[in-house]
Amino acid sequence: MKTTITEVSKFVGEEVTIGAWLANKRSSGKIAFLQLRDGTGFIQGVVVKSEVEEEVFQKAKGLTQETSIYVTGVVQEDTRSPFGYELQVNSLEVIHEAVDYPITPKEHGTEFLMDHRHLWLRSRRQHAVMKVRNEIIRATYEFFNKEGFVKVDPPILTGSAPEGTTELFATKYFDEDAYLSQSGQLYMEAAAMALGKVFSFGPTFRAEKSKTRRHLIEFWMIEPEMAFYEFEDNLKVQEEYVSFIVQSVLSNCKLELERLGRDTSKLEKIKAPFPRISYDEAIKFLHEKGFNDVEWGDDFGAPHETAIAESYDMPVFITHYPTSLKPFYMQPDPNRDDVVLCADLIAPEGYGEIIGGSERLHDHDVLKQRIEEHDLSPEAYKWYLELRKYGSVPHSGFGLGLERTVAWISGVEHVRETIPFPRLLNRLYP
Ligand SMILES: NC(=O)C[C@H]([NH3+])C(=O)NS(=O)(=O)OC[C@H]1O[C@@H](n2cnc3c(N)ncnc32)[C@H](O)[C@@H]1O
Ligand SMILES: [Mg+2]
Repeated sequence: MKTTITEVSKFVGEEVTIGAWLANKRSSGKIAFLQLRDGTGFIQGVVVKSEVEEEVFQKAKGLTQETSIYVTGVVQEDTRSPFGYELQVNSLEVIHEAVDYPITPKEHGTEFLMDHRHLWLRSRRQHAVMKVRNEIIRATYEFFNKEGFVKVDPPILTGSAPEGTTELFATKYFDEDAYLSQSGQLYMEAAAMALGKVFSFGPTFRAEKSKTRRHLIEFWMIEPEMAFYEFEDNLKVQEEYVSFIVQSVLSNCKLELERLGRDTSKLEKIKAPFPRISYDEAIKFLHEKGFNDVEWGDDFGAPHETAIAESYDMPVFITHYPTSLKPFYMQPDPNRDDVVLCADLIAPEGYGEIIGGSERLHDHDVLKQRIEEHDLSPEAYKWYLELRKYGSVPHSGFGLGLERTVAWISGVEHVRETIPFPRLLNRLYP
């Protein structure tokens, strides 16, 4: 019976065959322990010299790391392993021998591992992070389908720069200039006027010369947009969504979170509603904490966000930033024109901003004025302005950065471990 590692629980006491790779091995004169992986999971194969043909035992002892094999054996329960099962091996067939696999079981430097990302992905830790990423994506679709949102796919090749013109990846579109999408937001606003509640999930690109544990050049973003939703409605969707994905990972990725050594008690308390602090209150808080390097009108750096988040064991919204700090499309506070109806969601444990969102400007003339103030091309934004000419409505939305969210929930330090092939400053390989 051919099966996979995650399916063995159905075959306890039966003989099965699994296609696998040898992740690691230890052996003595009488027994060999094979750490096997097949992409679905990891299992120990035990080869007892006295119970197999001599040729099988010698073959097992001679296996090299990452050699691919078909291994046949009887599934047994194993309470000592977190997985709960092991394979009493009866025979094995080598498919392809791996010679001098570079990522040996010892410690390796980050640059070495990054240069071998196409192989590093095979390790238990990277496997666990990718499974958490997958669960967040799965739960995202579950949440937004459950809430009546429609999946809409904005273009990657665009003529606009919603997040400003300093971090654009320019490309040629035949004889026109185009940019890789920084954010699908503007198109999602058009989609929301057609479909009400929409969400996108796709890659976005920022030519940002930031070399930090939170910044990627190419990252994936979930961008919901909702017609008739105002500022507070928007925050409610965000806190419900983030709570949902955290609880989904806790329920469906227990083994992976254990492999990552994640303290899940910090995740169990993540439930809506989340605390809110205004930018004004945040500035006052930081001054009281002795941060004299930030004044009203300044943006917050990672240390500021971390200091603010440390007062909470939940994600915290920082709201009503100064208009001067934020992109052209944000709705001003009706009571103050020097701040806008926006919020950044800051994750606990120093993971920083995972969401940026706002209510959008829905007055045509004010938006037109903002586009001019930001020196943006009226032609490139003509279509975006037209959304305010024909039945404009209050509307809001946000962008959740997938990799930063995966880093926070899985507890890994750097976003480079949260995307299969990270694009960083000075890294386009592999
Ligand atoms: N539809 C919207 O309203 C989204 C809005 N146009 C937008 O792009 N906001 S954002 O620039 O704060 O980016 C949103 C999130 O996207 C993530 N982000 C933003 N930039 C990065 C980089 N460079 N690397 C990794 N992750 C990044 C981070 O979690 C941010 O909070
Ligand atoms: Mg932001």
